[in-house]
Amino acid sequence: MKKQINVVGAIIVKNGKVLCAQRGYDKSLPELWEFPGGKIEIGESPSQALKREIREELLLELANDLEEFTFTSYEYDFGIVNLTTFICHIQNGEPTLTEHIEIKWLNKSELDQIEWAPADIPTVYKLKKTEIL
Ligand SMILES: Nc1nc2c([nH]c(=O)n2[C@H]2C[C@H](O)[C@@H](COP(=O)(O)OP(=O)(O)OP(=O)(O)O)O2)c(=O)[nH]1
Repeated sequence: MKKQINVVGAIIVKNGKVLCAQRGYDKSLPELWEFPGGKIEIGESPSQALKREIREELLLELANDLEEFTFTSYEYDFGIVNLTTFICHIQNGEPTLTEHIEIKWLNKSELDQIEWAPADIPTVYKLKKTEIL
């Protein structure tokens, strides 16, 4: 049985663009692009986990209006990632890199310009069709 990894990802929206983040060189899925976030810890709700991760990774405070957008499961060689994404907005701060290589703000038509983590492909597809962007 493969390890189940429960992950939350933030689709941070501002001015019709989404914040996309490039994973580090020394991480799993190195250099691929993702929705920033990470693993849910024991005792945390998904939204608590997401707010903590975004505070730690990007030094940003998310507003409380998190809205679930997608749930997907993807089997990697290292385990099964169960990824829940949320549409989010920034309450406070400017994105600051602490572990990602780079961030980009992309609009719908630009989302295909970067190489996404495989688990994110269905969410990117749905984003391209959504009215919220
Ligand atoms: N945060 C995030 N993780 C994603 C996305 N898509 C995707 O496959 N993942 C994977 C990458 C990781 O294996 C896992 C998230 O864990 P993490 O971000 O806390 O992991 P990590 O890089 O700190 O540590 P590690 O996996 O290298 O041990 O989910 C995504 O959009 N956002």
